[in-house]
Amino acid sequence: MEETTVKENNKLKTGIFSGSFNPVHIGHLALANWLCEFAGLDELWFVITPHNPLKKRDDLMDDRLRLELVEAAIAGYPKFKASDFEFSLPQPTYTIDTLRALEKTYPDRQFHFIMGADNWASIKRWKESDQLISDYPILIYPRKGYEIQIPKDYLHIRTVDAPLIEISSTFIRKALKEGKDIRFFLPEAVRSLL
Ligand SMILES: Nc1ncnc2c1ncn2[C@@H]1O[C@H](COP(=O)(O)OP(=O)(O)OP(=O)(O)O)[C@@H](O)[C@H]1O
Ligand SMILES: O=C(O)c1ccc[n+]([C@@H]2O[C@H](COP(=O)([O-])O)[C@@H](O)[C@H]2O)c1
Repeated sequence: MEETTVKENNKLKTGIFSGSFNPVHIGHLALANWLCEFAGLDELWFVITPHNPLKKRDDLMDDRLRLELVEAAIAGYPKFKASDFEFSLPQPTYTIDTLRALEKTYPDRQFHFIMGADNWASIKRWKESDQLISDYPILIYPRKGYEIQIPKDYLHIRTVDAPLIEISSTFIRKALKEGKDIRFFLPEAVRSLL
C-alpha cells in the first residue's frame, strides 16, 4: 500500500492482525510495527482468536492470558491495540464474520485484513472466501516458501514487502518447555508473565 495521508471517506485505516498469539513474539510485533510505519496504516489491532477454525486447541493458553500478553507486549506504542472482539462472537470465529461485526461496531474505520502468504495460499478453505476477497482490502506479506499470486482485477488486495523474522509461537513454546533462554525472542514484559 502506498503511504498516504488522504483517508478514503475520512476513515481511519485500521489493520486487523488476527491469530492465536500463543504467545505473541517479536516476529508478530516487528511485522505489525513495520505495517504501521511503512505501509500506510493509521493503526493496527491484534485480534486474539479464541479458536482458529483450522487449528487444534492443543497447547492453547487461556484466552485472557493471551490477551494480557499482547497488552504487555505493545504497551506504550500508540498505534497498536489488543482486542478481545472475537471473545464474544460465536465460536469458532470466522474472519468474514469478525470483519462484518467490526464494521458494524466501528463505522469510523476502514478495516484492512493482514494475511501471510501461507494463509493466502489456502484462502479457498476459508468461510465465504470469495466474499472476503471481494469485500475487504487485504494486505499480504511474504512467508518463506510461499509465492503470492493475486488475480489482476483485485486492486484492493496488495502485497507488502515487509521484512520478516521467521519464527513461530510453536518454536517459542517448545523452547520454553525445554528450558532454553530465549530472552531476545520475546519482549521482557511477555516473558515475565509466562
Ligand atoms: N514470524 C512471523 N512473522 C510475521 N507474522 C507471523 C509470524 N508467525 C506467525 N505470523 C502470523 O501472525 C498471525 C498470528 O499468528 P499465530 O500465533 O496464529 O501463528 P504462529 O506464530 O505461526 O503460531 P503457531 O506456531 O502456534 O501456529 C498469523 O496471521 C500468522 O500467519
Ligand atoms: O475464516 C476462516 O475460515 C479462517 C480460516 C483459518 C484461519 N482464520 C483466521 O486467520 C487468522 C490467522 O490464522 P493462523 O492459522 O495463521 O493463526 C486467525 O484469526 C484465524 O481465526 C480464519
